[in-house]
Amino acid sequence: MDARGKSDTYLPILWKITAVKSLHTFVGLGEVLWDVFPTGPRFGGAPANFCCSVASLLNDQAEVWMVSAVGDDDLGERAIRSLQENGVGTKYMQVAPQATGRVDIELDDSGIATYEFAEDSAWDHLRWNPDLQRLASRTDAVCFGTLGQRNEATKQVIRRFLAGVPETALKVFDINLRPPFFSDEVIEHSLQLCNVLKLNDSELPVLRKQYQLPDSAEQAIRTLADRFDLSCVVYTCGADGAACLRDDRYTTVSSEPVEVIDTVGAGDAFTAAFVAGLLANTGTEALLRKASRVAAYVCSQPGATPKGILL
Ligand SMILES: Nc1ncnc2c1ncn2[C@@H]1O[C@H](COP(=O)(O)OP(=O)(O)O)[C@@H](O)[C@H]1O
Ligand SMILES: O=C(O)C(=O)C[C@H](O)[C@H](O)COP(=O)(O)O
Repeated sequence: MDARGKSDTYLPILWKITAVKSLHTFVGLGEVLWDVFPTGPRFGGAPANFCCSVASLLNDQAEVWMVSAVGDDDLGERAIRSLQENGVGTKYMQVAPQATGRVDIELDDSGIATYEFAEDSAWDHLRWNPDLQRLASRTDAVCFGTLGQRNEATKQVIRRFLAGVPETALKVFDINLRPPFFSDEVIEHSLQLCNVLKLNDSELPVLRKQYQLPDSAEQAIRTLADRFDLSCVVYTCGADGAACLRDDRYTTVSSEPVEVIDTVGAGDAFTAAFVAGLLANTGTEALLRKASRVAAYVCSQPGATPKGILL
């Protein structure tokens, strides 16, 4: 620890992406839910975590909107409040007859989670409307995953939204495989729809099997990028670092050493920082390092959307 104390370890969390010139529009599409830890519920859902982290990092330099649904219940009200407190716009949030989503989380000794999702939740029942078309047409970056597509209604809204974004938009597929809620079809279709892919080291083997990819992670990622015309692939390996294929260059970084409380939301925060940096044209190595610091901070705090990231 240096003379200035431990908190300086996380000074990079103060990082703002100053290169963002105009107000970019970021959208999270899919699940809003409560992560129910043994210690109690915390706000979550991968695209919602993405939104909260982007809003925290970019503050008033971005518009951030969550597109999902909550139930007409207490957890729904609290979810909307959580989004708003994190600086995420809720104008496109819907209310569905089903209960607000939740997932029971168990943590192993390393703070790594296993998930048991409630069936048929409000976020499974998104409905299309003309406001979503207008939002899509001015979106700069949108993040979606596989879980949000487990039910037909929300799957169709996600696909329609992606079809409506500008050519230049970043369509970020954070694959977030949550057994049994994914299929070869959802993976294949999503890979065709996205131009940026985020996956981790337990998800790559699933794609390796589906597409007979080479054993080397770099070669597997290059093969995927070629096959699906991806402009960027982000590959995270927990404590063992992260890599990115961008402009035909494969760059790796190590992870920040950190005392882990739980790793829930670390990947979403990583994706958020990375995508914000991509839109700001930040160089790849700086981008990976900053994303790793943000993700390490999330690991050091309970839950997926800790307050400190707001600094
Ligand atoms: N134990 C850890 N120590 C330090 N950083 C970590 C740790 N676990 C995760 N991270 C950070 O979070 C990022 C995403 O974590 P990872 O587990 O690979 O993805 P996901 O959360 O999507 O499953 C990693 O690349 C790393 O920067
Ligand atoms: O929506 C989901 O898929 C969930 O499991 C809810 C969790 O809040 C995050 O997804 C955690 O995501 P990671 O960043 O991968 O740890």
